[in-house]
Formats: sequence, C-alpha cells, structure tokens
Amino acid sequence: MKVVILVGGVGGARFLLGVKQALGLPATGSAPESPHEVTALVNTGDDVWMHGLRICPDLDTCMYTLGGGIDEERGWGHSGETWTVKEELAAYGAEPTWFGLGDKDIATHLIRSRMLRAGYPLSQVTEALCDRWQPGVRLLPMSDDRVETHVVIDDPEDPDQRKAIHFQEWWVRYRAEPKAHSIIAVGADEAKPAPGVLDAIAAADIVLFAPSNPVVSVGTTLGVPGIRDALRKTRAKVVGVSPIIGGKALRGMADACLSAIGVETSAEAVGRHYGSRKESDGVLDGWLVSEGETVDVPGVAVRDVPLLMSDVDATAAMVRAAFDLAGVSVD
Ligand SMILES: O=c1nc2n(C[C@H](O)[C@H](O)[C@H](O)CO)c3cc(O)ccc3cc-2c(=O)[nH]1
Repeated sequence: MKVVILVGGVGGARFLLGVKQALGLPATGSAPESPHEVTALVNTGDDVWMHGLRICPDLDTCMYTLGGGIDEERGWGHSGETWTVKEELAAYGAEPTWFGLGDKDIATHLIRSRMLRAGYPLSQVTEALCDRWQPGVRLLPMSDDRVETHVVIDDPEDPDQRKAIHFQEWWVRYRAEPKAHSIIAVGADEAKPAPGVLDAIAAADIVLFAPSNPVVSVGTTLGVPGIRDALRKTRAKVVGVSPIIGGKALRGMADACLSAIGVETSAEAVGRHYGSRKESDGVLDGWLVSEGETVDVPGVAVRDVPLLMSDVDATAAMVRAAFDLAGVSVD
C-alpha cells in the first residue's frame, strides 16, 4: 500500500512512528522487503539560516525520530547532545543566542549547508542525510524552494508599530507569546512542489494529514501551488487527524496560529477550515476527532477515536482508524 502523510515537526514525527507500526514496519531502519511505501511530505516553512547554517527543523525532527536519534524529552535535536559551540558563539556575542544549536545537530546543518551551496536541491540533501539515518520512510520536503514562515507581531520595542519576525524567533525566542496578527509563508507563491511530491499524491492509496499544526505545518504545505489541486484530484481518500482535542491544542502554538487566521480552536473549525473535497477547494474525505466529540464537517466523514499519541501503540490505533475510515486495509 502507498501511504502519503503531510507532516510538521514533533507531532508529525510521532505520528509517522504510528504509521510504521500500523504497516508492520520496524520502528527504526528500513524494511526493503515490505510491500508498503510510505512518503512523508514535510513542512519546510520553519526552515531558517542561522550562523551561516541552513536549519530544517521538521525534516530533522522526522529524520532523527525515525532514525532513532531524537532527544525524546525535547522532541527535537539529538539525544545525548552537548552545547559547546552554542556557548562559544554566545561568548562572541554572536546572535541569535536564543536558538539551541547542539554540537551533534550542527554536523547535520554543516553537511546540508555545504550541499546546498554546491547546488544540490533540498530533496537530494535530505536523501543524502537519510542515507545515514535510515528513517524507513521517504522524507520529501514540500518544496526545494525557499519558503519561510514569518509572523507579524506588535514590535516589542515600539508597540505602535508592527513587524514581521521569522517563525523560529516567535516560537523559540518569544515562546509564541506576542499576539500573531498574521502569518505569512514568504516565498510560497513562487514555490514548486519538490520532485516526487505530486507523483506520490497521485499514486497514493491513502493520504493522511498528521495531527500537526494546521496553519504553520499542514497549512504551509497546502499553500505550495499545486499540492492542494493534487489532493483534490488523487484517487486516494484523504483523511486528516485533528490536532485539537477537546477544544485544546496539544502543543502550545496551534491555538495561537489558528486565532491569527480567524479559525476557532476546535476540531470542527479546523475540519471545516481544511474543507471537504466535495466543496470548491476543500481537501478532506475523512476527519478523525477525539473520542466523545460530536463534530459536523459538511461533506466529510467524521469519526471519533482516542487521539492521544501517548505511545506508539496508541498512535498506530489512530492510524488504523484512519485507514478504516478511508476503507483501505493493510493486508
Ligand atoms: O523550543 C525550541 N525549539 C527548538 N527547535 C524546535 C523547532 O523550533 C520546532 O520544533 C519547529 O520549528 C516547530 O515544529 C529546534 C529544532 C531544530 O531542528 C534545531 C534546533 C532547535 C532549537 C530549538 C530551541 O532552542 N528551542
């Protein structure tokens, strides 16, 4: 079975672990004999140049998580990390000092930056990095073109003014506290889907939206010209998993982002925001919401199941529920 998943960072990576288990794939490493093909379309709007290095948080979080190198507690960066270079940079007063660059993580960024400067597209860089990590799924950036999410906030230095800051500064430096007046994916309009993205969607037996941020992760991917149309055209069923449980966003920033685009923080509002494929530009056939919630999304089959990714078994059960809602079976 060909499974395509739209993912962001921490939540998306954990969801991919559940997809692998639901398909009988080993937690880490590849299984070339498996009849299943899993392609993750990964958000790159969080990517950023820092200290001359290109950092791709969502791609790296997926690669480390599925490659067995993630720091479980943080959900990003390497396990067993040290911060010597970060401390040395701070000793030079080299900004930004607020971003946590680990020594081992820097090796990933050095290789990526060197390959990008040599002219390799991000999709090939990712393939090269995954050669070491063997995530066991294909990690495809949504685009090889530069798309960067910026957030418009009140200028902390001059509240009468507004300014756009990179998503990482809003999220890491300011902990998403300043109200986001708007969120812009800079470069999205000129971006093209990375090679293989549209083909993967067209050839899929099922497409899943991980319970990632519907604005700055899945939303950014949907904003790459061509991807939304491909989702509306594919023969596969498209089933999303709500990132909002009982009106709450599990990872702090989803509600801050949703209010920036005027969408209420509820499973129903997010489902309607994605919309039904039977409507003009909607993309969903099915929508998984948390147990006990009654949600109505016109034109979309809704099912309520336990949605807490408390461990891989729980996540795999969610994935199986999505397969069932789409009418596909693993065997
Ligand atoms: O909250 C933080 N998140 C950090 N993240 C996570 C990142 O900001 C978010 O996970 C994504 O951008 C949102 O999905 C990093 C991710 C990387 O790949 C590399 C470095 C960092 C550093 C931080 C950090 O210092 N603080």
